[in-house]
Amino acid sequence: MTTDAAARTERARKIYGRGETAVTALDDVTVTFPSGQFTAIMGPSGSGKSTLMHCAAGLDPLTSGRTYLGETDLSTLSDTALTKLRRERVGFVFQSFNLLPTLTAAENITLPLALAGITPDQDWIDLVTATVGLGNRLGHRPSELSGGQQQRVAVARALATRPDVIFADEPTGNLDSAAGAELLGFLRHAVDEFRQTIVMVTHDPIAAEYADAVVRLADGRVVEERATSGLRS
Ligand SMILES: Nc1ncnc2c1ncn2[C@@H]1O[C@H](COP(=O)(O)OP(=O)(O)OP(=O)(O)O)[C@@H](O)[C@H]1O
Repeated sequence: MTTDAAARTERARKIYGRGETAVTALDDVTVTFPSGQFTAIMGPSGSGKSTLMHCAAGLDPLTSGRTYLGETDLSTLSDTALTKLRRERVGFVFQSFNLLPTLTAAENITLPLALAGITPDQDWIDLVTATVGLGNRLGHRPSELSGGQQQRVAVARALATRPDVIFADEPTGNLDSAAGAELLGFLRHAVDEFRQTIVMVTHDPIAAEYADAVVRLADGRVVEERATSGLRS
């Protein structure tokens, strides 16, 4: 396992608003997300988890400090370059699945490649699709799939471009515990078998046990960083 940083922040500060209503969502956060590892970000509501994820993924700029994807300092990039970087080098999984309703599961999986103008590596697409176990559901639209199946499509979609990092925001938040455990098993598998780097925001201590490390935030600061068991199902 390499320990290069797939992504990292340096003294990251994020302030929303100004004056008396200003909120410091990130307060001097320096954290590393090692390559090929599964990191969980935990902490109470309002502690800055989503803000950290959004800033590290290049969705939202910092007020001060730096955030890097590999060697790329995101603060130096234009909006166009950031969009390109997100399409080519970052994968996303959201709590609410965010699949396109008019596309089939298979079309949703290859959409990021189409958007990035990348020719699909069919062997890779077949492998990630087989891994998430959708079988004959691939020709179905999201409304014809269970929540667990939809989120598995979202994971396959995130893996399609072989991104440097997948950021997952409460990916099991809308799933029952069985579907949630299955999904976490897939994320774990992607790290173990494909050396995928994953950063997952979660409230759930059981979900965090699937990760290799936990970064805990409180009031916009890192209050704990610890290794976990990396639970394998
Ligand atoms: N767009 C925004 N404008 C103003 N304040 C914001 C904005 N986004 C977040 N905040 C504030 O920043 C702080 C951190 O929010 P954030 O969403 O990052 O926390 P979180 O730990 O992800 O919370 P939750 O677990 O409830 O999703 C909170 O006080 C929140 O109210």
